[in-house]
Amino acid sequence: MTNQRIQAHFQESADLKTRSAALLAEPISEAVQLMFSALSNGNKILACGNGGSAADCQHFAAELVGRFERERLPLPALALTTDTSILTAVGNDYAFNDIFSKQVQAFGQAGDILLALSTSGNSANVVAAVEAALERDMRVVALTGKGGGAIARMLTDADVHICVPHDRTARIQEVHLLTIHCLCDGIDVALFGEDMHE
Ligand SMILES: O=C(CO)[C@@H](O)[C@H](O)[C@H](O)[C@H](O)COP(=O)(O)O
Ligand SMILES: [Zn+2]
Repeated sequence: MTNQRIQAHFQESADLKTRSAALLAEPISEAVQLMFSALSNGNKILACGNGGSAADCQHFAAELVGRFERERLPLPALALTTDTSILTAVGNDYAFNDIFSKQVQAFGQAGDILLALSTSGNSANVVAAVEAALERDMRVVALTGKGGGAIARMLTDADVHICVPHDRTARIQEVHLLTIHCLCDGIDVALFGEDMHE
């Protein structure tokens, strides 16, 4: 692999991040408000996604339950991607499409938030989780790309859609991770103010 090819990856990622900053600042800020207000009301955040997005869910939950950059109380966020007994039982006995929606039905309550990650917006198990969340009067924060797919068409005005303007899965995921860090920082700022990292 040439250095030129590697540099092209960095360049494309950097360019997309710059372009996304302008487009996504507003929906990211709305997502922070939605999440902070849910957490302040004693509600929680459930997160789901496949592959790299599953890792992102766990990354997000770790930073809420543990910490991001500032010392604070643990916040209730749960990745629906980690319990292999639930995932295999539901996948085996029902369908792979149900692995997240069953958990939303089990753990989700009105006022909770579903953080739904799908670069295509079309993964059937994430789509089913969004449907289950909306049925339970939860709000959805969707991180997508490629126009948002089926998920984009399901969201209401009460939900937040953060759609990365790109068609390449890896690039979209790179912006999703940055977005997750913005969400964590936004929640810290809502708790403590903007003293650090202004
Ligand atoms: O990380 C990557 C590709 O960068 C893969 O593991 C990727 O997440 C998987 O193919 C997912 O199944 C893609 O699903 P989605 O983003 O379209 O919902
Ligand atoms: Zn990946």
